[in-house]
Amino acid sequence: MSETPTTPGSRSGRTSGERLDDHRAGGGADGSAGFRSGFASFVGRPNAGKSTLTNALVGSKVVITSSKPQTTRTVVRGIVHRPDSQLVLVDTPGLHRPRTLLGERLNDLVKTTLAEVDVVAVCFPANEKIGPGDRFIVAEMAKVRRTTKVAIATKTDLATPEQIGQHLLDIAALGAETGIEWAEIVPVSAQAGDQVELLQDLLVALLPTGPQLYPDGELSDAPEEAIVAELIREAALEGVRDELPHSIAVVVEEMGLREDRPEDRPLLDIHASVFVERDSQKGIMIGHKGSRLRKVGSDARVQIEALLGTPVYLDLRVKIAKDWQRDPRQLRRLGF
Ligand SMILES: Nc1nc2c(ncn2[C@@H]2O[C@H](COP(=O)(O)OP(=O)(O)OP(=O)(O)O)[C@@H](O)[C@H]2O)c(=O)[nH]1
Repeated sequence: MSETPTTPGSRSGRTSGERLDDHRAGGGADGSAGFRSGFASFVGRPNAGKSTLTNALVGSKVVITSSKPQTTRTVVRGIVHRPDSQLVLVDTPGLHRPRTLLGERLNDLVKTTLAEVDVVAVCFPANEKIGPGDRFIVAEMAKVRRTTKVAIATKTDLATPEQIGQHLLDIAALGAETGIEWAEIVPVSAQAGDQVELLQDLLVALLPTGPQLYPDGELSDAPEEAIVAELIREAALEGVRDELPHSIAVVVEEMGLREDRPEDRPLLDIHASVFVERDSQKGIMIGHKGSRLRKVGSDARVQIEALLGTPVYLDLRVKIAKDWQRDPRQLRRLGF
């Protein structure tokens, strides 16, 4: 919204090219010694529970979650504020073997992020065995030497105590195999809220001493447009199958308070484009007589209104960006 500009640089004094730790100059938020601050990033195979865990730690819905794998594309930070510390969570896209140009860019982004954060935590869902996808990620992590590494067994509510025990042993063995020394191995359930607070304590303890990096109460430094686009994409993903989830990209074209409205009855106009790659996908997205698009619009609107606290008029257009995942020019246009 126009009256609350949100650019990462303006909030923290940091521009995207700088190292994340350049602004650490010792001392606490209020000059007190012992205050800790820093950045942590969750990695893990698609659907490992990274976004859900970020939300549970921050205590608010700041990144989208979805049952479709690989739906996280933008780096959105959630910020945990505590009297003794500030933990900034950098939510990365799932690290995976690149198959398209988009995949390669995402992996580059992930690797750069890993080298810049203080702690990288890899999520292994407790209800699934460790597999080749996990091994690939851990091998990539092992190359990033400086960063402290933590292992998290996620979704423990879906596993028996015996399974969890074996899972923790497997994680320890994988560390030994790859030469990674886990600073912690922590079982959690973000859904049930089990051990989330403990995880917060453990992550904070691994941060260096440093000043508060963001103002009190700020939960995320993603521009509002980016969060709104993610909420629309989340709604658009509902119920779609096969390769279509990966073909959807959302761009907010315009967002602003409507003029001539009484002060106590504001209305936020949002015009957004939903991009797909092919004509057939456009048909699916729109649905019979526009029914599906209307549902996507009203679902997204409810989420956006809840997030921003303002009534919203949402105008959605479906457009085709042919094979955008493989086209560098289109990728740039769509913000990748
Ligand atoms: N039962 C249970 N389900 C969970 C838990 N954490 C996440 N889930 C579910 O697992 C699915 C994937 O969770 P996400 O948080 O979106 O996973 P992600 O790792 O961010 O996924 P990508 O964006 O694909 O990388 C969703 O359906 C979540 O509701 C948990 O602690 N318990």
